[in-house]
Amino acid sequence: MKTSIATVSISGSLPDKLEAIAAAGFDGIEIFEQDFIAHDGSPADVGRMVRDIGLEIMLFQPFRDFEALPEPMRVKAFDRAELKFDLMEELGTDLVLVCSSVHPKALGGIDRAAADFNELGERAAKRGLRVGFEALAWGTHVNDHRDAWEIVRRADHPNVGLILDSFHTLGRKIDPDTIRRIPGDRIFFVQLADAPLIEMDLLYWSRHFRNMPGEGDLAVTDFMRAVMATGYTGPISLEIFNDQFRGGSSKTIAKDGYRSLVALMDDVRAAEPEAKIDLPSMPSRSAVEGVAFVEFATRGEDAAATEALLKTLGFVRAGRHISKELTLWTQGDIRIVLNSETTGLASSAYTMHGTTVCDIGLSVGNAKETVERATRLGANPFSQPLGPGELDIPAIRGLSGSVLHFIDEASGLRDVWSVEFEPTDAEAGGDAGLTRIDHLAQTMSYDEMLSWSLFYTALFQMRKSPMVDVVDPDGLVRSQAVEAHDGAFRITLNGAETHRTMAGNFLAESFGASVQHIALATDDIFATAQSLAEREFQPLPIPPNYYADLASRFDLDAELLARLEQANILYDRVEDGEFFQLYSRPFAGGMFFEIVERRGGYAGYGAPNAPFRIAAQKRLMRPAGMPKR
Ligand SMILES: O=C(O)c1ccc(O)c(O)c1
Ligand SMILES: [Mg+2]
Repeated sequence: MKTSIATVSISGSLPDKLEAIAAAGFDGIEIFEQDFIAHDGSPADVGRMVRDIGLEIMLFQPFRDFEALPEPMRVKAFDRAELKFDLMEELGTDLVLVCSSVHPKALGGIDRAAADFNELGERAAKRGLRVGFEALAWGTHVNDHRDAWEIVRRADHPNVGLILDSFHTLGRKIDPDTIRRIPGDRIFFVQLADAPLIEMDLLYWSRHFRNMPGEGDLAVTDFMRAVMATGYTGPISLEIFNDQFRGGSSKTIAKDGYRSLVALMDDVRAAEPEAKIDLPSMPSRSAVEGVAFVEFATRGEDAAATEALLKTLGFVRAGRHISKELTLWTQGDIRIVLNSETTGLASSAYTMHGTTVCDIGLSVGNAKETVERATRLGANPFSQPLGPGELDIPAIRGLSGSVLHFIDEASGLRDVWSVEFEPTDAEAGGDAGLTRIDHLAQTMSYDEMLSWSLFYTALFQMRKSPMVDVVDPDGLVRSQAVEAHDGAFRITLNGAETHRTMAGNFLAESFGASVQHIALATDDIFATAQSLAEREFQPLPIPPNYYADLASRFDLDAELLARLEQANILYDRVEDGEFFQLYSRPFAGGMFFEIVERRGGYAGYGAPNAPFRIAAQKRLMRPAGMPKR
């Protein structure tokens, strides 16, 4: 299986693009004419540069407005084609993509177009070149791969084949299974792109909003299953026109592309076992069974403040590490590790971000296989020197310098708490009813959200929920949840566009830390609130206006409303499901804890409450932390 990516998908100059594409692991490229024209070097130089970096030019594109033109335009179109054939010979590529005409004078007519392609095929054959025809979703007469295939079939020339592009098929809601009728050897090239489902003009959608397979909402896996069922053995290529990617990091985008392509083809192989897919086998996605621990890097006075906060939340110090400056704090199934080491990962995380979550432990079925899959998908394994008596726990680097450790039953890693930690005499007094980690919220710049959601959905059995807009008084924050199917592991990704939002300010103040808040579950929020009050927990104050509005939005009885207000608890309801949220005050540059109770299958995150919660947090942070406009 040869992998490829169109140069248009990546930012930078042509050499920058090639370097990022080669480093990510692709075999070749589709060279976009624009990228070539903008480059200062001859076609032969470009061909050499591509080959020297270890890539192959698999396609030259696009050649526009060719088929079914009236004379004298028709003759001119053939002349144009001959010039591009010269260029292809110099570049060293044998395949050109002809996209269906958008020319207002194009006459249409399947046989007219077929005759043009037959002649183009003859001319190409004389030079050992090939021509592929792609139906653009907005082509004047040809805008459906079924019509493009009929033209290729009637052109009846061995040097003329079909090019499929998932966007054009799926964007027009054409059933991808219609591809199964096409002989695989007549398909010369396959382009893949996903896209978010947004109602808009097809051309605009295609040129600005495409994204990597798995990052959007189109049925790219079904499309590719159909392609592979035909016996197609040619290159599989990403062609992504995306405004963010054009301005993004070339290395990250190329890596994401490779990750998405390999994960997709692995899914296709599992779903279409008869298809021949030449891709080394890899472990399937791990099911994350829960958060095994969250580790904070913190030191000195910061550590004391964090400990004090944990105590007000009902945590107790349950263990001390046998050889390192680590303490374990527990409540219910929640484990929080405070790491005050002055070397290693936690130390550098603290130096960079201040008190921060430096490591997340996830419970999985098989930790080794989880790391193996991640590595195959381009993640970097992580390890640091082990002290005496320490277990070697498999880990990878997440994005933005974070680390994920994987803990499983089979390898005995779940015993790490008794092996590496000595019990301390936990202070008596019972807990506050917090049972488990409901979700972790990671903050990033908006441009990084697709990367992160792809990271989680490609590595783990997780699905993404629709993006929601969260209104901060100083700007918009986009929020998207990525969840294990049974809700055992939930992450919310929050993308900030400006540093003036609560999320953006956290990013700026912490130099890009990622976990901004941790939501802890309780089965009885009122009992927990009471218990926290006894521990002098300081809740985030919620103003009376919020409760007055609540009374008008939901039919709540007066006593419940009063209890909510008295305890500063936020409320949401969807059908029969109810959600209760209680927040801590911000600490350490904008992190915070949330306490939640879900009733009746409520599956969301209280998005309607977010604007009021954020405004309340910002009131507490000004003027010390937050910039005023
Ligand atoms: O937007 C375009 O014009 C365009 C060009 C070439 C392609 O392969 C394509 O899918 C779209
Ligand atoms: Mg295309």
